Amino acid sequence: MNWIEYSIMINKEVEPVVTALLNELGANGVVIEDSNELQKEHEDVYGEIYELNPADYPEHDIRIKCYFNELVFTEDLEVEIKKTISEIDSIDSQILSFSKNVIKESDWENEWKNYFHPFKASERFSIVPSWEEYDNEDNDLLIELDPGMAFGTGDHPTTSMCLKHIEEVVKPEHSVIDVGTGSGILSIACHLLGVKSIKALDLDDLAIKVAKENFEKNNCETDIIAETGNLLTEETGQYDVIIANILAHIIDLMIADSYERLNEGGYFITSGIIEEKSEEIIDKLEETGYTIEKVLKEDSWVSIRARK
Ligand SMILES: C[S@@+](CC[C@H](N)C(=O)[O-])C[C@H]1O[C@@H](n2cnc3c(N)ncnc32)[C@H](O)[C@@H]1O
Repeated sequence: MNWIEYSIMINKEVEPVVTALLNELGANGVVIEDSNELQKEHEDVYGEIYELNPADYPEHDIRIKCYFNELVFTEDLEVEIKKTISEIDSIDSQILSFSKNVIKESDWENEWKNYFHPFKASERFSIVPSWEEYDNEDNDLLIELDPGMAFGTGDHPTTSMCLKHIEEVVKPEHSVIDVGTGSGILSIACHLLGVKSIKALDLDDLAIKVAKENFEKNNCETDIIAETGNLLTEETGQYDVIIANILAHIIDLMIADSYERLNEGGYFITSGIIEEKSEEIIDKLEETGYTIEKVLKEDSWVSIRARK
């Protein structure tokens, strides 16, 4: 099976909205190529400077590449993507453009390797692609990953903000459910902190397959239950920590269930919320009974830690 790589040139301000829309429209992976990245110095976690290939970045503004299974990417879907994105309020129509490319399944793994290097994602966690050698001088907790077609390499702010909450509050005796696990990165982080009871859920079969492969790489496949599931609708267990890095309107749907499924004093760690929606989510969390413990913001994305 092949993949359609759909590239969209946009102005920087609309990146979170466009990413959210593409996820909603069923993109299986989104890569953000920011022309500003080429101006920065890139250092990996053991101090080596690595070069980015200018050919991988646009000369100006932002290029978003998103990936769809070729069977899903119909003409109607393409029309819908174009229409939805061109109707965004602050989109710059002078910059907006679309292009399409077919990627053979066999080339996919190499595509990722161009983008993915070891890096420190938070105070305690470093992410190491499974094909890279790594010398862990800082004694970080290492998450070994091969993201494949699932979201969650740790370099997206929505994921790294979750890692920051996790390292601050998660304790070995907690029971954790990771809703929308994607690559499994957040469940692996909890395992590295000594958590014994972890359940990882995703709506997408492919994400569960990738998550299971990543659990094996991190030697925790027997300690984490990984299954498909839709939010907390089928859940009957009680948890100390519920994590969900999805999108504001989907998180909204699980606020009441999360409160019910949490033990007293438990944490609801949410992310994937664009700034414009954060007040709405905070209000709803408070109305449900939660106390807002910490709010992190990065690149117009918001991550909220609420406590029961
Ligand atoms: C932004 S990714 C997060 C991946 C990873 N947890 C991270 O933090 O990097 C969101 C994930 O939520 C999953 N998802 C979306 N809607 C869902 C739902 N209703 N129930 C369960 N998972 C869902 C998607 O398939 C995707 O893997």
